[in-house]
Amino acid sequence: MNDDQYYMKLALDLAASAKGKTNPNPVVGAVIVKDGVIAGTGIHRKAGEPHAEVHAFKMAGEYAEGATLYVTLEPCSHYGKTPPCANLVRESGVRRVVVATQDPNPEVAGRGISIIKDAGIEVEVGVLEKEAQRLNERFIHNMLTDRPFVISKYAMTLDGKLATHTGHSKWITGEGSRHSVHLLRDEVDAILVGIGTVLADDPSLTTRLPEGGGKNPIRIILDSELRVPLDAKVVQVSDAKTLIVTQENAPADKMDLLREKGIEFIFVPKNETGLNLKALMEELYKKGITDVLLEGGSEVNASFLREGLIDKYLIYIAPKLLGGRNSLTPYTGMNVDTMDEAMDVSFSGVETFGEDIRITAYPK
Ligand SMILES: Nc1nc(O)c(N)c(N[C@@H]2O[C@H](COP(=O)(O)O)[C@@H](O)[C@H]2O)n1
Ligand SMILES: [Zn+2]
Repeated sequence: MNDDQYYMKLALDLAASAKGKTNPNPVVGAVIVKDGVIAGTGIHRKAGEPHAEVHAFKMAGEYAEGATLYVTLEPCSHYGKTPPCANLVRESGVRRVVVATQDPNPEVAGRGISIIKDAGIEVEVGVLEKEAQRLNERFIHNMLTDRPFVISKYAMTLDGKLATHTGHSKWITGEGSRHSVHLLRDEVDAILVGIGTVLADDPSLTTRLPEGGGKNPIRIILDSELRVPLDAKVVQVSDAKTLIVTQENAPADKMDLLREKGIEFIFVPKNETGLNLKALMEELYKKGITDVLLEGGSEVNASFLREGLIDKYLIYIAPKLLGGRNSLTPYTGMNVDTMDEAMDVSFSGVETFGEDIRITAYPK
């Protein structure tokens, strides 16, 4: 790793600390280095607040003269909620600017880099570009598609089961559950479930985040026939904004009762496969929702998959074997008819072979 990569990695790590906090803006980190010494650092903390570069220059003061600026996203060139950073960079006295990746925002899109280059400052673009684009995959997707970034998340047992034959699931335990139910949600604007999850009274829909942190994302419920019970927990517990997606002709009196509970509605047309999800995504983006975590089990995931609307998969594999009707439990070859309880195993390693992964596990 050369010096440029070293300082850009630091800027990326700084940027990542604000993941989920800057929506709809990107996460951005900036590091100013003078004579091999870090003179200033900065991150973008929240939309509407100063950009990462502003904080870094404030910290560096006169040490910016003749220094190098490392920034994970092209300095902006437009007046959004804050003035253009490219002008600040131009006047800062820095000798060199290293940018991880260009800003796809049509308001910027290379203009920030041109302003800096036209001032005679040396600019290098593309250091750790892939890492920077992965870090801002949600923002880049928004800029390129005007739609929310959709994350499909599901949990399964080692033998690929999502639930017992009675439909009981909840296989992720411990750290996996904490990450999947709390920490992931802390980074997204909204979670989306089908009405089935609400009817199953899934407690995780009204789970408050662990003490000391995080946000309860907006709860989006697909409910084309407006079957949601008035006494459902998601209606009664208002620790998060709840949006119900249904059809325009849903029963007005029931909607009024739900509105009294703070429920908001989004109306989308229904086609042969169900609610028009593409239309829904466009509506959600107009409401400022920049990413959505699908928490609605296989039904919801399958419907988004069919529409080609999933942008990322997060698959949690629990160290359990479920077996199930006429399935083989891999490690014994035993033919298992049905099983209500999962058998515990312990993972001993995950390796990749080209495109394939291999998990090694042992019965406990
Ligand atoms: N280079 C850079 N550093 C930051 O810290 C940023 N937040 C951005 N964001 C870019 O500017 C747009 C937002 O501008 P305002 O915060 O509204 O002024 C955002 O869409 C990005 O293009 N860039
Ligand atoms: Zn800026």
